[in-house]
Amino acid sequence: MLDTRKIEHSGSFSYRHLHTRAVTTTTIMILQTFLSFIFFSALFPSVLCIFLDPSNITDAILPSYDYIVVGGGLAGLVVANRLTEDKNVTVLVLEAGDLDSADNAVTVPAFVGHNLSPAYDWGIQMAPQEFLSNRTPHFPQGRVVGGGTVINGMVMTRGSRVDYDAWEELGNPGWGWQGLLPYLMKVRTSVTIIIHTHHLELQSETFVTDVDPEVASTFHIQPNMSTHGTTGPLEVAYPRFFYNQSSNFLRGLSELGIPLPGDPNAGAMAGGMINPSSMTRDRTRADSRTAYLNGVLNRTDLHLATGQTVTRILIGAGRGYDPDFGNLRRANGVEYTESATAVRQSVMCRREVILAAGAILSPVLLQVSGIGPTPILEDLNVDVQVNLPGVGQNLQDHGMVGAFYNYTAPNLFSTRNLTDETLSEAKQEYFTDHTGPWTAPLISTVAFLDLRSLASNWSSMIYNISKVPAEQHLPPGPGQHPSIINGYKVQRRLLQRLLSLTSVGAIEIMADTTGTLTASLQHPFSRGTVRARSADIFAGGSVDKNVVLDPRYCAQPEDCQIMVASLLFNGRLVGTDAMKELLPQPPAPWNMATAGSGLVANATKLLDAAVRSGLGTEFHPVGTTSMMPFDMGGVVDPRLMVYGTENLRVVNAGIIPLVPGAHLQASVYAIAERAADILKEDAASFAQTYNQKWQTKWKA
Ligand SMILES: Cc1cc2nc3c(=O)[nH]c(=O)nc-3n(C[C@H](O)[C@H](O)[C@H](O)COP(=O)(O)OP(=O)(O)OC[C@H]3O[C@@H](n4cnc5c(N)ncnc54)[C@H](O)[C@@H]3O)c2cc1C
Repeated sequence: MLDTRKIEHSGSFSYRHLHTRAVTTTTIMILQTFLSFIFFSALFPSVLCIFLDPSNITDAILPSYDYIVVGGGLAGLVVANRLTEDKNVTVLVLEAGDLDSADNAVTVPAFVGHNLSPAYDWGIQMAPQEFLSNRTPHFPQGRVVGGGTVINGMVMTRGSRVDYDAWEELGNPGWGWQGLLPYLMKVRTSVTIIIHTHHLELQSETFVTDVDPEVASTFHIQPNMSTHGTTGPLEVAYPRFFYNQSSNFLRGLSELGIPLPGDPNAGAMAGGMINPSSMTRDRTRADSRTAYLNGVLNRTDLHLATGQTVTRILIGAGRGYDPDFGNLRRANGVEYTESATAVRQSVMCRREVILAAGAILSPVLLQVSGIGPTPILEDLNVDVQVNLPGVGQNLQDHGMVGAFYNYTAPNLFSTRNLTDETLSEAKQEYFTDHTGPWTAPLISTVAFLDLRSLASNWSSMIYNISKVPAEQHLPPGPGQHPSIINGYKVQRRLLQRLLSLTSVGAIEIMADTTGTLTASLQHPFSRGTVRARSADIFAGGSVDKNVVLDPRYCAQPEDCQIMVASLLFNGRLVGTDAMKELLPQPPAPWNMATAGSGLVANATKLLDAAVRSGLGTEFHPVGTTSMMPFDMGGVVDPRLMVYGTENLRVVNAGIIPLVPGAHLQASVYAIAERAADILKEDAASFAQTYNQKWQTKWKA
């Protein structure tokens, strides 16, 4: 059925791509796709429609699909797109959120971090954080078609080569840097360098439409194109405006001996840099909806049902047998509903269910469906389908603290100046030429600092960790299962090795234009948990109320120590000649780090308190359905199949066994691209085996 409300959204999609841009090849392609979609939809309204009408979902949805994808976020849309490249495959995506409105708050890079719409967020609060004065900070997670990519900060960074090699060492052949690089490249269309010279006055900017070698050299932008793709759906670009503060930041780092590599995304994410962003060549947000959905609206075998929350995976007896798990379980389909009070419906799958509901809600869904640690399943009073101790364990996140150094230099042009006439000019320039300050996301200047650069006692700091038994700082209950401890021991050794390397960031510093230098911990030792509160994920009226999310930041005390070391580094940084040009006037407690060596002892104590009272999420949860061997607490195997099942896979950030020192989206796009290839390969080999079986039978 044709859903006119959704088509209106598609109309705003056309605004987003056509109204605000010069007509480029890409937009012509999109326009053609869009028009053919309208044309076909008009001819065959009940068949050729990708969007299922939420008000008439029972009629719109087919009784069964080859694949059901739970969650139309980053990974879900990539997989759905790639699977339906095969015209013989039907795919249903069930997404709890709606399509985004495509208004400026979503699309314009300068609006990142402003007006984060509650409509696109699950509204999850953390459980009281034991090591952070029992605070319960908010934990934003995308609830919209495109998931986190529609609300994220657009920073596009890959982990270091050794980060991915560590995944391979955790029992996942082929998931190291070499194996993943083709997929990291596959998603990237272009690292576009179209830079204009920057001035303090907006009016005097000079635009160039090609690489400006001088500016590229000032900001150390030298992408290594042998590691970047040029034909994938997702566009990646640099802003077309740089604030002068970026230069101060980079020069300040240089004074302190921090390298400024031309392209940290080529395998060594360490040093100071202008980071590329997930944005189109017209400098609008590039997300998984625009990159992987909008171009395939004419596919008849791809159905997207928005506003539908999956409440359970329907598990039954499988056909296969595994020596470790006995008779395998099978995902027959899923149960879903429009709201807490609406009727629960079900839809069946012929081949596989792909769980792409993100790192927080995927383990919750597994648990309410009977897959997880037996003690939790018994507590929830659900039948145990597969006892998997790792479901909801091994939660890792980059904890983040915003520290403010308050640049007071007169005539400094910052985002604060984007008001009144200047704002109008910036807006007009953006919509006319796709240049100017509105092309600059909140964060485009960052540094990934290795531990050696942060702390002279780096070695004792990380090696002291091995002096206590691994289980001491792991969560109680299911977190103490021998397999979880076993897996953590290996991770801890890997982390110690990673943190001893200068090519790996222990901390990321994100610089804004007004004086905030946000620090976030890149390789935490602490491990948290996530679990369902009740077997009904709508218990209490909404899903967020049924999620017990406990990241346990700083459960391992060294994590907080590294954060404090990074704030002391910030103090040194703002004391460099380059940064002093900005006249930083930090308020307490951030001024403690800059007040001189005599105060360092006290500063450490005060900064530790500041970390504990200010630390929140950098929005990078992973690990809760880890890809690791079963006896190390793993939940999925290297082909992303849930242990003990024959057709249930997890494809999202939750499968990452060890969080890389980088923002996550580049890694998750690569994971999803690779997952799609795995699914296609397995479908082909299944078809071949099936054919062979019947041919043999027939010949016999
Ligand atoms: C505020 C914020 C800022 C970020 N900034 C950056 C950044 O600057 N750079 C970067 O690299 N990364 C960033 N990230 C992280 C990045 O966006 C995520 O890592 C990425 O989106 C994870 O992809 P995913 O597929 O695992 O999950 P998601 O993209 O979150 O997708 C999961 C989808 O599943 C849906 N879903 C969940 N449960 C159900 C259910 N029961 N039924 C139906 N649907 C369901 C959700 O609504 C969602 O759409 C940020 C994330 C956030 C939240």
